[in-house]
Amino acid sequence: METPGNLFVVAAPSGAGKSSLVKALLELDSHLAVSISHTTRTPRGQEQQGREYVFTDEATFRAMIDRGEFFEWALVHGNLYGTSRTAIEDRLNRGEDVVLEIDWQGALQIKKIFPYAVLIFILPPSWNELQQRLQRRGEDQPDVIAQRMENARAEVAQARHFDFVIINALFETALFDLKTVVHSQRLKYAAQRRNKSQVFAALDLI
Ligand SMILES: Nc1ncnc2c1ncn2[C@@H]1O[C@H](COP(=O)(O)OP(=O)(O)OP(=O)(O)O)[C@@H](O)[C@H]1O
Ligand SMILES: Nc1nc2c(ncn2[C@@H]2O[C@H](COP(=O)(O)O)[C@@H](O)[C@H]2O)c(=O)[nH]1
Repeated sequence: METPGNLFVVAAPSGAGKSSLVKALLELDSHLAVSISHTTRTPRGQEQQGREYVFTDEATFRAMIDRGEFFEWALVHGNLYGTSRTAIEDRLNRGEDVVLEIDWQGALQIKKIFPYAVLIFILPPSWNELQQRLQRRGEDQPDVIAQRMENARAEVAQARHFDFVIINALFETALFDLKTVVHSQRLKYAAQRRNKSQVFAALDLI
């Protein structure tokens, strides 16, 4: 059987910059694919069905839960979000690397199913900067921003359960840190599997 691909999980409070960092990482790293989650949230301005998310209604989402179609799911800021099995299973089984951009509850569920998953938590440099990023993004109403800021306190407290914590102050520095984590973990797992060709391949990956 093919060796499974690496699984990276990136979590952060809303507005800390995880989507921006993961998007920039994907542009640099053709060996990595992002999983498209399901959500009951309504699409934001530029979001497209099947690109940022599979947007779905609550009845459909709950039916998927009942059929066991999610590896993980959670209620986040009042909406349901989940990683479907089809979003990552085939790719991992083909030995390819996948990154999940999900909240801390989902991250901990994933670690139970895939103990080799690497959990990365992104922190903003300050509460004030987090609020400003949410406001500057201009996608959410003030009440939604207030709820996300309130939830951020509890989310940040979960960072200690993660394998790596990256502070996203200067974007390029945080991107470098994220690249370094992904690169070093690939080497570590390839070495653990004593797969020489994967070690050499990993050296050329980023
Ligand atoms: N290092 C940074 N410095 C300044 N602004 C940043 C930085 N990183 C990201 N941003 C900006 O902050 C805003 C929030 O970023 P992003 O949408 O990536 O956050 P997120 O963590 O994915 O949020 P959500 O969970 O709500 O999707 C965006 O407008 C983004 O351009
Ligand atoms: N547990 C999961 N959390 C997820 C998933 N997809 C996204 N998320 C998280 O939800 C919040 C809000 O996202 P937004 O797009 O509405 O701003 C954020 O923390 C995401 O990481 C998922 O599949 N499972």
